Amino acid sequence: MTATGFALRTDGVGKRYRKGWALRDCTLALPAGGVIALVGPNGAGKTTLLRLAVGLLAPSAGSVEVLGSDVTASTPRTLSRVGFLAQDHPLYKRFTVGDMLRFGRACNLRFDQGLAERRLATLGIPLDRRAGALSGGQQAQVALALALAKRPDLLVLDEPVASLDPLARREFLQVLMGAVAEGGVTVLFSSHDVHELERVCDHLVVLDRGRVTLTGDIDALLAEHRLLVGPRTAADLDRAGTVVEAVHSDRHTTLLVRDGGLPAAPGWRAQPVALEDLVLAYLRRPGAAVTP
Ligand SMILES: Nc1ncnc2c1ncn2[C@@H]1O[C@H](COP(=O)(O)OP(=O)(O)OP(=O)(O)O)[C@@H](O)[C@H]1O
Repeated sequence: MTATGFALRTDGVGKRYRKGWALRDCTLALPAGGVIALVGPNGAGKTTLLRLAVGLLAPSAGSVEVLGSDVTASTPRTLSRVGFLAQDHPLYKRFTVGDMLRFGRACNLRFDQGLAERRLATLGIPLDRRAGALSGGQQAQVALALALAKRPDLLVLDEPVASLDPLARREFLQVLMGAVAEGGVTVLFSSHDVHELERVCDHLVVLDRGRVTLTGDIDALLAEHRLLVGPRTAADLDRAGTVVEAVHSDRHTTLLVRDGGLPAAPGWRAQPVALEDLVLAYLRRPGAAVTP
C-alpha cells in the first residue's frame, strides 16, 4: 500500500511525439493492490501511458505520480519499487537463464534470486539454458520471474501475453495471479484481448485514440451498466439513462445504458452486460480522437 492508496495517479497527462499527441487529458487514479487492465486497440496510447508510468518517458503536459511520488522527480529508491516488462519480453538471447538471474541481482536493490529460481524450477525451465534456445512462452516466464524477483510494489507489463499461445497465456496469467495472491504487488498490464479480463482483473482502463473512455472498478462498472432489450424504437432513448450504444435489429432495440432504468413503455427487459461486450461497446463509440 502507498501513503495515498494509489499505485498510479495521472492528472491531465498528455504526451506529444513529433507527429502529434499520442495521449491527451489523461486523468486516472488507480488503486494499489490487485490487477489493473489497460485495454485499447493498436495505437491507442497504451505503451505511451505505461512508459510514462515507469519514468521512461516524460509527459508533455500534466503530472504522473507513481507509488505516491511524482515520477519525474522519482529517486532510484522509488523506481526500484517499480518493475517493467516491455513488449516481447526482451532478454539477452546469448545469456543463460542463470546468467540473467545473476545480472538481475547485480542491478537491483531488492532482488530475490531464490524466489526466481523456485518459480523457474516449478515451471521446469533449466538455469543453464540460453535464453535464445527457450520457447516464446518460456522466455515470457523467465522475464516475468526476473521482474517478480525484483519484489516490486508496482509491476507494469506491456502486452505480456500478446505473443503467447492460449496454453502459455493461461500459464503466464496463473503465475502472475499467484504473485498477486501472495500479496504486496499491484499489477498494471496492457492487452488487446478483453476475453480473459473478468477472470483476472479488478480494475479497468479503456484507452481509445489517446483518450481514456472508461475507467473504474470492474464490479462497479458491471453493476452500473445494463442491457435494455425491447421492441424496435427510436423513441424513449433519452428515458433510459446514459445510452452508451443502441443496436437495432428488425424487431428489437438493445440499449447499453449506464445508470439507467427500464423505459416506461411495455415490453422492455433488463439484463446484465458481459465485460467484453461493455469494453467493445465503448471502443465502438465515435469518441473524440486526439488532434495533432
Ligand atoms: N517514439 C514515437 N515517435 C513518434 N510517434 C510515436 C512513438 N511511439 C508511439 N507513437 C505514436 O503514438 C501513438 C500511440 O502509440 P502507442 O505505442 O502508445 O500505442 P499502443 O496502444 O501501445 O499501440 P499497440 O497496441 O499497437 O502497441 C501511435 O499513433 C504511434 O504511432
